[in-house]
Amino acid sequence: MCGIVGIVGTSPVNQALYDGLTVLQHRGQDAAGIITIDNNTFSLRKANGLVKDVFHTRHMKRLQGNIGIGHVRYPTAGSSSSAEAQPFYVNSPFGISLAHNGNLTNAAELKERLFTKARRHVNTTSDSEVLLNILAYELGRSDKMKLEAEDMFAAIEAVNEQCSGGYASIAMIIDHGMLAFRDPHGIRPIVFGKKDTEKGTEYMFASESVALATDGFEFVRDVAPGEAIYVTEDGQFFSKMCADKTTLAPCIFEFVYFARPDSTMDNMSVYASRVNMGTKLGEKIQREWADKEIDVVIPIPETSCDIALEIASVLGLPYRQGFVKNRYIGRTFIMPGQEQRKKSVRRKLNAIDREFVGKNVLLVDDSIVRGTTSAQIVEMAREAGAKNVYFASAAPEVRFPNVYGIDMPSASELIAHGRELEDINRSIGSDGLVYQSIGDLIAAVRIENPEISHFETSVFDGQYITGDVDQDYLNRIDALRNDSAKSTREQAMSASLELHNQETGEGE
Ligand SMILES: O=P(O)(O)OC[C@H]1O[C@H](OP(=O)(O)OP(=O)(O)O)[C@H](O)[C@@H]1O
Ligand SMILES: NC(=O)CC[C@H](N)C(=O)O
Ligand SMILES: [Mg+2]
Repeated sequence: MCGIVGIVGTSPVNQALYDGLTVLQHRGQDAAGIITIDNNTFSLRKANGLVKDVFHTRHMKRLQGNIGIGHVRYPTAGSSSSAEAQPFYVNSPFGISLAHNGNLTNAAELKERLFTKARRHVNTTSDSEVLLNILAYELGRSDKMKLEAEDMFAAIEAVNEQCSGGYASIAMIIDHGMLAFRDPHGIRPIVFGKKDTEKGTEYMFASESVALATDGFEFVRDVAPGEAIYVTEDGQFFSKMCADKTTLAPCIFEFVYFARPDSTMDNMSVYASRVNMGTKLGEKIQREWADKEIDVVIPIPETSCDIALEIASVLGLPYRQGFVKNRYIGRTFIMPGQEQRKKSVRRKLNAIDREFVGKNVLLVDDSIVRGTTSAQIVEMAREAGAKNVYFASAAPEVRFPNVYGIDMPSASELIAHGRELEDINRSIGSDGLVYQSIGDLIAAVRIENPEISHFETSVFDGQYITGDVDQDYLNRIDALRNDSAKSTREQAMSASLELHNQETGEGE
């Protein structure tokens, strides 16, 4: 679930891109990159690491220009090599760079087609570089020296016809401008805003509205599914629907976990949807656990806090922050390997004994995915002296892999896969476990925008909206990307050489 930003400004955009990326850091902690255009030349800095570590003053000084894009990465395809950090760049036609959030489900076929039909070689295993090359190929079909908005939109129509999966993307074309587009199901989020300045109107695109707010841009709206928006270097704005069939089916996991609570996506406040999840789950606990004595409600920081507070209020129980979060440890779920994730839970959360000693505690999390957090937290609650430890998850059982931009490729790594409630309860070691129902989760988010008829909910129900995901595909992805396959590949890669067009290398 990467984070993307793009600004067409009237003055240098480097600092605003940096600031935008820092508030999208929760979407990707592995790599960061910014590319700007000045005097028809790209300047790129990208590397593995957090935003604050990747960009030093010397990089910022060189990222000159009034137009640029940025990316924070959480890999869902390929490897975590810095060669696959984004934005990517191709030199023809014109020079194009691209930042992508999502995951293509047909990247392998597209890569093959690019080679056989267009003699275009993609040197990494990144699906985003494939997306860029498809776009480049389509833009290159015109022999005009200056493309018009219509040419941009024709290229995106062709991209939408060929690409399958989730993609919210921002591209920049030398001597032209910025092109933002969203897949025809609107699986991944992207919004845009504007700012009026003395020199003209500036535009900003971002994965989440919080980035617009941080940079002082007025929120305009979400990019629609299948829509493309083209803003020329001098600030002319064009938009067009570039797909025949579109359905807005945003990923519901954005609301459960990924997005920041202060963001609004597809006219739904993430914060309000989480409060609603708390109301629904609190009511379910009231119905089903009338016989259980609960003394206190304790969230598992950070994402579940708003949900737990509401559950406490529905149940009329005290809410206590019984776990202290180490603010210097990031999100554990998006860390690359299971070993690191496991170690990080203990480093990240620590119990305050007095909130647990002799009490029946209800621990609340937004979701249980691999069970890394819940199993350890239940153990910590017991070590801290809890009498009974009950557990509530604001999302239903996560039973199926995700192929649209969340790195959950392997069903067997999901604690609820093929298991029923009691079995999961035993396995995380709690004295009682309750999950939100899928109906209640959808209702909780939909309250915020009743016009949405569909959400992308594959991790809960195994229904893949793009229609091209069958068991064979899932088996292939599992073999390629399960934790052990990834770690073997990463070890092999650590000793290999990289070939990429990054301008500055290690130690720069
Ligand atoms: O069952 P698991 O595989 O452990 O995944 C689920 C957990 O991971 C996430 O927390 P994370 O630490 O990533 O971030 P947060 O601080 O935003 O809650 C999520 O909020 C759950 O706590
Ligand atoms: N999380 C994402 O959006 C990932 C984007 C892209 N698939 C990558 O792996 O770099
Ligand atoms: Mg969490």
